[in-house]
Amino acid sequence: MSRANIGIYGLGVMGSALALNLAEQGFDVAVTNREVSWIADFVAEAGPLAERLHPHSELSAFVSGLKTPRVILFMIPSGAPMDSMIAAVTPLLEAGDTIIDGGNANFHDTRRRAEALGQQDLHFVGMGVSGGEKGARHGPSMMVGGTAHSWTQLEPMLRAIAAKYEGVPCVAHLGPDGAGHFVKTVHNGIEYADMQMIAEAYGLMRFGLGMSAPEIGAQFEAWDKGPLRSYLVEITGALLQYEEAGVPFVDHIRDAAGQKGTGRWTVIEALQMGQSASMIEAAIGARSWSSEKVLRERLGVQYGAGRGAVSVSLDQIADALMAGRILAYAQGFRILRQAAEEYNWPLDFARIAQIWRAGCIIRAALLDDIAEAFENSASHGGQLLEAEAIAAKLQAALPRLRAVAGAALGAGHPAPALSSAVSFFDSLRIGSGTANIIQAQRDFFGRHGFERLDQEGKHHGPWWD
Ligand SMILES: NC(=O)C1=CN([C@@H]2O[C@H](COP(=O)(O)OP(=O)(O)OC[C@H]3O[C@@H](n4cnc5c(N)ncnc54)[C@H](OP(=O)(O)O)[C@@H]3O)[C@@H](O)[C@H]2O)C=CC1
Ligand SMILES: O=C(CO)[C@H](O)[C@H](O)COP(=O)(O)O
Repeated sequence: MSRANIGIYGLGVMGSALALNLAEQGFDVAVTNREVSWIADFVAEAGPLAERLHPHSELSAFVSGLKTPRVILFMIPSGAPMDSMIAAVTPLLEAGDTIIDGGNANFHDTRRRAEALGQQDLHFVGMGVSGGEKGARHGPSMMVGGTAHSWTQLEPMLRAIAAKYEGVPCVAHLGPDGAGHFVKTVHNGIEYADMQMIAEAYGLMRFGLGMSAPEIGAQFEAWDKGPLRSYLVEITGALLQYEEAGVPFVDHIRDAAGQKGTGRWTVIEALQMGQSASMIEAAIGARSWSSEKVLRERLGVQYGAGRGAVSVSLDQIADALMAGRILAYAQGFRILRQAAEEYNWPLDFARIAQIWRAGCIIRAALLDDIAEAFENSASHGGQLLEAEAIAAKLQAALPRLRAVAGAALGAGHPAPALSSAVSFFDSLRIGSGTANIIQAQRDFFGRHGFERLDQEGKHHGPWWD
């Protein structure tokens, strides 16, 4: 039997879809899973693709069924399961082999694993995969961090299975060790912010303008044909139009959002690097508060849960979403920029925007402009908000973001992401702000000192004379 090009361990939602995608592209794929009893069913259900799938129930046979140097993709929960699988598989590998973690791993773990395996002449790739099950099956966006050696082996397979944007595969080698997982983490952070803003817009339309769920769905569907075109707007348009027993299906879903950690990591890393991802934090906070449903219900009785009518137009809401989206991307790319410096990663922001244009959850028409802005970054030094075309779009939409966020706050509609977008922008656009007061306070109570505008060096206030 010929040996397989790649092995996939973990035939859950993502692993099985990627295995089928690889098989469809003509690669031989060795497959195995922790629970082995259903591997045979997976292969049997693969139809004509089954001939390219090579099932194994023993880890050692799975490993020896691979061409060398070996490439093994793990699609399992990150954290402890990944560490124990590395421990189990490493003794079976040889110098030059590559282990890939395709899960949503914390990039610190990826750096640690890459370092440890590197000492044994093994290669560890952290690969962010976006697009959910459908993406994995028919074309995901993939963000790869690892050695050049691993990339040489992986590139032909990943280019073949990736989503294509105008014929160009949405996959890139972004840097060493944790670079790919970091970029995926920030991708998810932007995803959180975009989802939250969409939910806030929905809330305003439903409870502030009195529109029905299907009407709002139709509105999102219409917006998906214009500048707001994106996967998240598209699916929101679709899901709002489902009904069950004459009731919008969304009304059957408990309004308590889950989260698995990537959004939170984005914010933690931003803070660690002295940055802030306020819109992403707002989205995480909104999900966390949403999970306190019982408390919310009690407070609703105590304080009232009324949300007033708002007098904003649908066009204003659309522009507010556009401005908010630009600002969420700006925050995401600022974190990437900081991380590139901090970890000495050669992150190519234009390339990142390009590979997010198809296959991934945050794919959006706006990414064309963002990619172009970074391609011509000489004029703005990598600050998205300074790019002319982006600035023009933002300036056009901003008054409406202010109007919508203001109307939401005034009428009691929660809008943490939209309102933090306004504050983020205003904080950055004001050359002379109010941090002099903070500095004076710090010096007053703690003799921390401050810089003066008119003199060099560190100074203290007259309150210490
Ligand atoms: N679903 C999505 O949209 C996306 C998921 N991801 C990431 O991909 C990875 C896989 O996710 P997904 O396919 O959705 O998950 P599933 O729950 O569908 O599958 C999980 C897989 O991991 C295996 N597994 C679980 N625990 C262990 C363990 N301790 N040791 C070995 N194998 C284990 C399971 O084996 P068994 O069958 O025996 O339980 C199964 O094969 C995760 O890291 C996730 O964050 C990334 C992008 C999108
Ligand atoms: O990576 C993904 C999409 O890009 C996964 O779907 C992930 O689970 C989304 O994060 P969360 O579950 O926290 O909403």
